[in-house]
Amino acid sequence: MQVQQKLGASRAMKASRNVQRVFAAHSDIRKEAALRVPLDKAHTFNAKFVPFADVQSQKMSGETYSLDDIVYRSRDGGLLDVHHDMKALAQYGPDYWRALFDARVGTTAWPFGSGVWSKKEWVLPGLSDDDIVSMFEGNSNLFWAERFGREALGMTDLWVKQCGNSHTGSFKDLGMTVLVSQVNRIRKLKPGSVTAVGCASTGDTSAALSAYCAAAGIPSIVFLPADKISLAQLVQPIANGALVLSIDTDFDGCMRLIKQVTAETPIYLANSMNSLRLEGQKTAAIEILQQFDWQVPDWVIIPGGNLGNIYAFYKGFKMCKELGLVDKMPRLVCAQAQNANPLYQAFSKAHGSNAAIKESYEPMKAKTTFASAIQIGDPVSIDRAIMALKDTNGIVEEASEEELMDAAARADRTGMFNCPHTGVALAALTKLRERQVIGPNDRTVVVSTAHGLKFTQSKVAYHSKQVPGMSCQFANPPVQVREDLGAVMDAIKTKFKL
Ligand SMILES: Cc1ncc(COP(=O)(O)O)c(C=O)c1O
Ligand SMILES: N[C@@H](CCOP(=O)(O)O)C(=O)O
Repeated sequence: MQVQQKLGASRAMKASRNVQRVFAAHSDIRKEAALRVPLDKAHTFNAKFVPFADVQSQKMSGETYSLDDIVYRSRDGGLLDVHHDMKALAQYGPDYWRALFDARVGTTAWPFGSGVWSKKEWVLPGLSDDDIVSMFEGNSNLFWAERFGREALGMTDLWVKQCGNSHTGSFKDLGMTVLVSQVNRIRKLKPGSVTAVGCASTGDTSAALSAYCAAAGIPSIVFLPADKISLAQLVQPIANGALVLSIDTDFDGCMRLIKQVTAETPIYLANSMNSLRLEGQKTAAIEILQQFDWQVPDWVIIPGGNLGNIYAFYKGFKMCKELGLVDKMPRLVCAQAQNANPLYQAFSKAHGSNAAIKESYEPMKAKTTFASAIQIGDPVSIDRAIMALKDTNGIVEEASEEELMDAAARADRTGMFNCPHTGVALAALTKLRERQVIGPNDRTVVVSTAHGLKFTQSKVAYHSKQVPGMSCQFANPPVQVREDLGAVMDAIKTKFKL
């Protein structure tokens, strides 16, 4: 007990010293770096685009682009990545970064009150605070799924990262604040270079893009697969004043079109193929570590569609490890809907050999799923996802329509009100628990990617037992009663066996 008190006191003193240093440095962290390191050796924080292939091979080819350039692909057609000067960031020790990030949580100081911009030096260090377009996104709660964990899965340490509790109702806000802020800067630096910002979307990217563009006064265009997104998603870009094109195709068709349009016009691409988005999304991983007092969970389960987000989480965890804030990585699980499972199929065919996943991968025609935001058959970030899985000893799991709807409904009964994509992740977790891959006391985080209120149509169908071929075992249909005390009492007595 005494040892614990001493440890606690010394930790508190250290934290308070760090926080004082943090606030002293708040005004200009670069100047402080120059004071600590001889000027000829000092690195300044900076980030640039490099080919993703360079990151994969850990060999820098020298091909780089400024973040002010309008470029989405490397010379050989591969993906790009935002590369940070890690030496510059490492001039500060882990204690410094932990204390800085902790000190900024919940402040109103612009822009650090945002969960994304509270990590600005690790996101877009060169951006002026005046160019930032933020709704103070991030800082989402980590929900202790105590009852669901205990009753449904026999688990003691299950958490849900509520990324859907956000301005537009999904994790996309985290990436969009970064992308739209950078566009804001480019439009000032190079007038006429970006007329509008566009995306293909299954409903969440379009909601976030249109909201951030509306806040900044930048025109936006969204390509949506006709009749494949929820009403709550569709109404957002309409209300935000975007040009909404409802196209008679699926998401993959919309993605092909937006790539062509953005290659030929001054319309800037806002999908996660543009690696700027992932810089914002990675902060959710850093936040999880922060919320666990910089302890690393054993597992993090992420619903996967276009597969940018699993790489973003990987990147956030990896940066924390490389800069010494934590000493290990969690194992990542990508959860896909069975009807849109190209990564799962490749992973299964590879029989546990990470090296063979890419060779086994084939794009597919995604079928309709209640997890409509991940109805994607040809994910842009397949290579990024494979790297994240390989480097974390990761797993891919799938969920059928019945499994995902049942998992979501069962979790709702414990107060979650989650979306079908979170249902996919919960169903994947259920299977991994049944197979004892995840242990009863493993600290596990399920990433909830959207707000349940965006998906009321499918919830209503489930609870009304109107889903053909599904038993809807957790349905709770409303009971119709006459305006009559006897009828009301009968309904209550039946329910509670009075
Ligand atoms: C609600 C929701 N969950 C999960 C995903 C999957 O994210 P990613 O495309 O980055 O794999 C998306 C978008 O694709 C989404 O909108
Ligand atoms: N679920 C996404 C699909 C597009 O993903 P992105 O991350 O590449 O923009 C959506 O909501 O549109």
